Amino acid sequence: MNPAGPQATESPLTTVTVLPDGPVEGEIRPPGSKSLTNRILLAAAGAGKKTLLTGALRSEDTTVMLDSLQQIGVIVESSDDGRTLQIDGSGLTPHYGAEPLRLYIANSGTTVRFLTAFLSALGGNYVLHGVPRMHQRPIGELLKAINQLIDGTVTAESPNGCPPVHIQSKGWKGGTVSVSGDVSSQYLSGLLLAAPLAKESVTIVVDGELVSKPYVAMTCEVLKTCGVPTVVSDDLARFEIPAGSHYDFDRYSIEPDASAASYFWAAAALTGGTVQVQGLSKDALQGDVGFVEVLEQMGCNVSDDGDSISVTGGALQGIEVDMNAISDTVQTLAIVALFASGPTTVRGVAHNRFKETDRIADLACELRKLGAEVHENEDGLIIHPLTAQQRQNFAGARLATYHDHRMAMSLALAGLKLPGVEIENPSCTAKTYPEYFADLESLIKRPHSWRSYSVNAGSSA
Ligand SMILES: O=C(O)C1=C[C@@H](OP(=O)(O)O)[C@@H](O)[C@H](O)C1
Ligand SMILES: C=C(OP(=O)(O)O)C(=O)O
Repeated sequence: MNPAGPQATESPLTTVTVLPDGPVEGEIRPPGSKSLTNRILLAAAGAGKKTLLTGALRSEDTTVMLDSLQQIGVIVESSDDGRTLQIDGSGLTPHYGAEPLRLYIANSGTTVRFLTAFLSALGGNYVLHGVPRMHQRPIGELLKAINQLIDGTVTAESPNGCPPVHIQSKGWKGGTVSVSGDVSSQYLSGLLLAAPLAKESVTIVVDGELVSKPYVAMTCEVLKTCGVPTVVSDDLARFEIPAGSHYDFDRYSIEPDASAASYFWAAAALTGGTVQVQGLSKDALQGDVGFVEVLEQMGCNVSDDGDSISVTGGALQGIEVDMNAISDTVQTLAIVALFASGPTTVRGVAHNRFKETDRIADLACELRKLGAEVHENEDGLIIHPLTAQQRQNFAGARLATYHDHRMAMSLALAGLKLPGVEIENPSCTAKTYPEYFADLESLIKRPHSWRSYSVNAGSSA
């Protein structure tokens, strides 16, 4: 163990081109779940003692969470690969300085929403700020909810109701609060994760529709496993965290990231190969394992042996699918849809417009650069597959990634089918998966293959 953990490695790549190379075959274990890592880090900070986390994700999104916690007294020791962390929450200390403590949260939605709730419940003065896109991502409804519970105030710096966020708090009193969940489930998860720090019991009622439900179920499971008794209604509309609750656990083993796994399953689907993703089953805490059911509906073969899920590609047909619960996999599906027979309609993902980028409009724009006919709806897209002639005449395309890791990871898969798909700024995968291209290459590179990716160091991304 060492206190610093792994050093961030600067990728020299400005573009990457994945080249067609026949069926993708092999086994892979993606890094730890971003969603679980950031939840467990908060729980460990709140536990007030030493806890051991294994299988953690070390990436930009978890580093900004870790760095923030360290600035309020949490001590972190890391294995060299960053995947085993010892977290000592005994030094957790609210910051009550004359000047607020400024915490940088990059473009991590989980970090800004969970920390805003957690720090306001802990007490102190803070400013949470990030990259320009983070300052366009909504948080106003969470602030409104926190202001019903807090002894103090939380405010957005600008009238758009987005970060930077200012917190001035003497902690949460507790009580009953309503929160809207139609833009992001992270508001509700943030309130739930912070509730054990409140002086009195906290009751949370969801106002209207709730998107991304499996993430809320995940939060409830984390609370339970980490010692916090929570009463949850079956429809995930009402939650009660009793007074006197506190985090209490010794160790936690984090599942591999299921959203990251979607790219490897899609690689098998696209190429007619078989990819086994280790460490996940359909019983995983992450709803995104449900992506394999979407692939199954399209014609793939899926098998779950309890500790791994394998996908084998077959003849792909287009489908109609509501992806509200698994919205981080829409971009992955979009690439598969280009090579199916018949159009694919994705519905229920209006919330995808508020993520790292507008994942409906910007996705449609990049798919069109590949030649696809795409119809954009308010809450999704209709994607028409490429015709045989379009594929034959394809002369290459350079695709933008909008600083969105999932844009880079998914669009690159088109290169498995079409020669000359260039991906700009591939190092944006560092948000959740710094080693993505190396891992993808390990699956597609076979002894007699030609290059699986090329580096154009001189181009401007
Ligand atoms: O709670 C979480 O860990 C997450 C919830 C989802 O966000 P929304 O609830 O905003 O859809 C998801 O897109 C994000 O990557 C992680
Ligand atoms: C939407 C995502 O992240 P976040 O909201 O946590 O920034 C994501 O990882 O796809």
